[in-house]
Amino acid sequence: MTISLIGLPGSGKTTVGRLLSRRLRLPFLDSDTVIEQQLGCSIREFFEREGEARFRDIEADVIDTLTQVPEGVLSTGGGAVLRPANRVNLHSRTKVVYLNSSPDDLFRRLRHDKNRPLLQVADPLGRLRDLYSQRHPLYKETAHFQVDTGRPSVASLVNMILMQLELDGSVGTV
Ligand SMILES: Nc1ncnc2c1ncn2[C@@H]1O[C@H](COP(=O)(O)OP(=O)(O)OP(=O)(O)O)[C@@H](O)[C@H]1O
Ligand SMILES: O=C(O)C1=C[C@@H](O)[C@@H](O)[C@H](O)C1
Ligand SMILES: [Mg+2]
Repeated sequence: MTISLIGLPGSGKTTVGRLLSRRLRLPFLDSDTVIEQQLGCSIREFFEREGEARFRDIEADVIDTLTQVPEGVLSTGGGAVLRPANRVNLHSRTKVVYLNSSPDDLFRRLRHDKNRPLLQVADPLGRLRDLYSQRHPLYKETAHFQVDTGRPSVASLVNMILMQLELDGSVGTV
């Protein structure tokens, strides 16, 4: 069984996913990293040069491939739920966990970050609020369960996710 993590930029998909993969002794897959390897440049550069639609086409191919890996932990890009085909592939082929973070928490975490192209705007907090209202329903629709990332540390979040996965039989006792 592959476990996928979805959520807004900065919700912790990469950080939580890496630790979860270690705990489960499963390979760690990060769709943004795979895309950057394929492109040979950063996602930010590609976005600037070719635009978002071209990026989403490549992302859809990568999600299609990675959701067919039989066992792993897959961290997705924040916008992976935008395409209906990605939502179907993620939900039907993997166990999907939504890392639900409030725009204010994310703003605090990402204020100084220059690598998230969607947040390089005059009002990043407003942008995060818009992204949240647009995407929260899509994340909920795609996920099998959600965890709220407000206060817990990364290690506690991983324990909470492991408990859920054990309860529903997706993984054995870790
Ligand atoms: N639960 C948490 N508590 C505090 N800080 C966290 C938590 N989860 C992640 N972080 C920090 O927030 C930042 C963003 O995390 P991360 O890169 O894992 O997010 P992401 O969801 O993969 O983002 P993206 O969609 O842009 O790839 C990192 O600096 C990370 O250390
Ligand atoms: O939220 C988004 O739309 C994105 C998030 C990142 O993970 C990258 O996949 C890319 O920067 C787009
Ligand atoms: Mg990430």
